[in-house]
Amino acid sequence: MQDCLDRIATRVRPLAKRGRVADYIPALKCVDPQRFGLAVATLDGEVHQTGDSMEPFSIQSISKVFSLVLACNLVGDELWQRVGRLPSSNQFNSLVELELNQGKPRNPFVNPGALVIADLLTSRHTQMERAMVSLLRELSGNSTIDYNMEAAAGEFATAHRNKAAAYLMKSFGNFHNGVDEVVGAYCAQCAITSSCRDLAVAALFLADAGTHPITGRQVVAQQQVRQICALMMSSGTYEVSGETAFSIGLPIKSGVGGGILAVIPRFGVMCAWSPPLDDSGSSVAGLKAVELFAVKMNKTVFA
Ligand SMILES: NC(=O)CC[C@H](N)C(=O)O
Repeated sequence: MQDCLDRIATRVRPLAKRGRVADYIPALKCVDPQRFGLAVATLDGEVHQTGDSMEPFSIQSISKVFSLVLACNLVGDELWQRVGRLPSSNQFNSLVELELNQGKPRNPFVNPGALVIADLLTSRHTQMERAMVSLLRELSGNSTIDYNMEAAAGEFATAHRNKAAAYLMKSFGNFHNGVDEVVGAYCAQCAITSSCRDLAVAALFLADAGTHPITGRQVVAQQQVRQICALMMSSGTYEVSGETAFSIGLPIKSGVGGGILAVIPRFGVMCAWSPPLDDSGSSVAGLKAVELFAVKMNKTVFA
């Protein structure tokens, strides 16, 4: 496996040139585009890794998987009255469908969907971003994970579209708390920094029917793993999720920090990091790394 990861790293690193580092969030513009990390955590607790796999990066929308987990635990199926489960052909920060769908976001992974979830969590936690940090610390075993306050503040200052989405949803009655409070917490959850190694280990419960194989904790019910992974497959890479399913065939979540999280059911979790992104906001080299691994190791949910 180590050999396989090293070879994949050598092959995909040059692809980073084809992408562009996100520049709409001030903290992300300064990240070195050459950074590259890969980690595969398997259900027996082993982690295979290469490159900058231990270096913390901004997890951005990968956090939406963990906020969805918290929301599923808190309210269960009630969640689906406020957030849809349909893929979207628009960009992750689009407002178009929100107006057409009376303020109900298409799915939990587009920004409006994640904002409704942040709103729901804000109703139940004094600081939902702390609840997210605690969950990641516990599941990864790394108690130093935290969010970067400067990155959160920088995003908040320019989060005009996210605030607009929140106000629009408020006008339809689908947003209960203060817009600034929730968008602030959302920017903080996106600004959590974590490494490929930590994210791969933290997400292992998704590959093991909801129970985290290292901590032994039942994080979510098996039925919820099925739902979360289905949503990752249909919407985890936004408007190109169909393409991602076609070429990779695994539940995947990307973030504009350049991270890619891929669940390999009954085997483990892979996390890749390379900051330059394609037009839809996913890491170019990261996605290719997951694809090469899935093909080489014959891992897909369809076989
Ligand atoms: N796709 C992403 O990673 C987007 C997250 C980012 N914080 C935003 O709200 O725009």
